[in-house]
Amino acid sequence: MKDQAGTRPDVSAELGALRARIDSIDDTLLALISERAALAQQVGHAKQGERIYRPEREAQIVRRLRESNPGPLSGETVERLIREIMSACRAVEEVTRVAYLGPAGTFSEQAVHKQFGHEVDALAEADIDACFHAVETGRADFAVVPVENSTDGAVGRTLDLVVASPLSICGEVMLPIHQTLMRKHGDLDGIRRVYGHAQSLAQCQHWLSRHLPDAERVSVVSNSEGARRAAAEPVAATLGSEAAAALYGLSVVAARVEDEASNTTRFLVLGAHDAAPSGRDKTSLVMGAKNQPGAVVKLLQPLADAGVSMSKFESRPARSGTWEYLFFVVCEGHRKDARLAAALAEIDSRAAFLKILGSYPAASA
Ligand SMILES: O=C(O)C(=O)C[C@]1(C(=O)O)C=C[C@@H](O)C=C1
Repeated sequence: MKDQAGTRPDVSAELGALRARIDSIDDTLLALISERAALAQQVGHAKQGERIYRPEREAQIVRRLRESNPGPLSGETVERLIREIMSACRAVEEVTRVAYLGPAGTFSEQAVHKQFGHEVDALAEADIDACFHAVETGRADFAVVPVENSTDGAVGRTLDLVVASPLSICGEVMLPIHQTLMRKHGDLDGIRRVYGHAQSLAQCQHWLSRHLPDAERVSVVSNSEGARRAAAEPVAATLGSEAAAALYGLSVVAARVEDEASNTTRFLVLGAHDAAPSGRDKTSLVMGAKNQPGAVVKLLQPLADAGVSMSKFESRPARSGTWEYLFFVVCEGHRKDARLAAALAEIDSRAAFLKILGSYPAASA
């Protein structure tokens, strides 16, 4: 015999018992989360006007819980949950305002929520320059901007701005990027135009050549702008995040159309200060070499001598118009670590120009 919901009585008794235990756990969870929020509020008062957002403390909490995670939830899920709880606790202290490359529905917006959770004022800006400007003028507390993609390389505008800006890097966010092809109605048939941000188009070029060889590719300022246009043009489709499909009333034609399955974008979090040491940090710097043979090697030698690993080395024109270059380096460690501090002092004495862009917690793998 089955009950009204079509469940056998013994199954429904077992379900009822399990759900009663889940209810009781939810009560305990809510009581504990409320207690945690009240403690965060006290921490906020104890800080007496000091900065509320502490990226190093949040990174330590995330790492500790990922390490002690008993399962069955994945490490990523545990991180997402605890970051959301910290977001809510932080908001009882003060709501954090975060500028990002808008409009809504961009991967940058996803990066904001991955780092800061959803209890933030996420401010959509027109371009990367405006994100920097928002923090520099005090309209936002932080900016989240893309700096490099694993398929398509560096975001030059971010690198240029970070050299001149008084802001410091206080965090990094690694976001797996899955591109979705979407349009108003229909499948691949009849698509004559594909919109997308230049980076998105570049990340999907082989897929597009294979599946839509005759469609025109049109680069737009953001994937959300592409979604807005595709919503109005029956023969057009756009690349972008799956979130944009729901936001702009489009249907998904094909998911995960990026050429590299591990396609990831690294974002920087910029604020008025960098972060205190968290135990597993990175330091970003930019330097200019004197125009002499072997100058770049001499600049990097102190890092090698100190046994400091470098995770990134990127050169970029110094924009002086004279074939001079700036070298961007990301190395392991915090600028306050004795070994790295000594190496940086040595580089400073050798370089034509050195700027430490900030030390910050390394993102989880
Ligand atoms: O420990 C602090 O300084 C807090 O404000 C608490 C807390 C948290 O929820 O754990 C919240 C915000 C900070 O960014 C770091 C941690």
